[in-house]
Amino acid sequence: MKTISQIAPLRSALATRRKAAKRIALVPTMGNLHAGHLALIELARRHADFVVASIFVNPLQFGANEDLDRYPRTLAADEQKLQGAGCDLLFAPTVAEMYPQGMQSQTRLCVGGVAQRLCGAARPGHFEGVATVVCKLFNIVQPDVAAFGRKDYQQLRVIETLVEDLNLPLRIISLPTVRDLDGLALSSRNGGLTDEQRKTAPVLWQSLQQMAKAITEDGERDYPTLCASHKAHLAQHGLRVDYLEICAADSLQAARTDDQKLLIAVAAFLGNVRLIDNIEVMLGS
Ligand SMILES: Nc1ncnc2c1ncn2[C@@H]1O[C@H](COP(=O)(O)OP(=O)(O)OP(=O)(O)O)[C@@H](O)[C@H]1O
Ligand SMILES: CC(C)(CO)[C@@H](O)C(=O)[O-]
Ligand code: BAL
Repeated sequence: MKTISQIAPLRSALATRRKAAKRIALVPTMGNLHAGHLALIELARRHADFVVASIFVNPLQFGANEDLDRYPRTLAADEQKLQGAGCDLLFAPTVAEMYPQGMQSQTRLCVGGVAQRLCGAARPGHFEGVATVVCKLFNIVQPDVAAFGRKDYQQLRVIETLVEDLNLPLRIISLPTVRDLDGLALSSRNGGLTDEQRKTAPVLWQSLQQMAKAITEDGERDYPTLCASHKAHLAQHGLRVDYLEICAADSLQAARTDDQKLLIAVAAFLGNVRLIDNIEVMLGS
């Protein structure tokens, strides 16, 4: 597997593949790869002949007091893992290559609706940064298909919306959340947890499962009260909850009691590590 850090040689390498009528898949990441990322590479392989991964810690999607500086950067180990997973090419640009005009004077993409609540409200500017960099990556790589994880469910909806609204000629595919044995969603940020915090963290997934069960099996429809009681439960375990909400899974607006396709989404801090997770709930037949 080759690593390319500049846009011009990447475009030439991909033009050759495209001439040979190869279907190209893109798997965008921020690196520090784990089994969730590698499962995305495998998914991409099933939908394309040539798989490109990208590793870029995008400053535009981080807020001023967030973890941009301490975000783990492990390029050599990531290259080994990608090679082992059958990735064909890695694009790992510098910030200067992606933003030659600097961070202030860039065109930004603003996605409405699905980007407004949850992480959009908790991290102002975050999805503008995600949408902008993902659109740039799509324009640079011009993939036929791009793969994203459902752990970042709202991000997936933002990207699906952007592709539809801007008529981008590619298909978005997605992967269910890959979890550790105790249920914790794999995430690069898990590495920042202390041993004690790591033992506590699965309570997030346990709460989500209990809430889903209350809705599907016990017929609970008082969503605000259900959220409030689980927020209190998480707080008792020392988590600082950013949000815990039940939404309509497509629009990501607050769920009404007659909505059939729901998403329960949570973001919470354990120490200075912010974890997110979600569960999809289908009601009716
Ligand atoms: N556990 C997981 N299961 C499935 N997909 C995942 C998982 N973790 C990350 N992904 C997906 O991998 C892609 C790249 O994500 P990213 O590099 O930010 O990894 P991450 O582990 O989510 O890190 P972070 O701690 O920043 O959330 C995204 O599409 C994301 O949804
Ligand atoms: C999609 C992405 C690579 C854009 O920077 C990032 O938000 C991520 O890793 O989920
Ligand atoms: N995986 C989501 C990217 C972020 O938290 O910035």
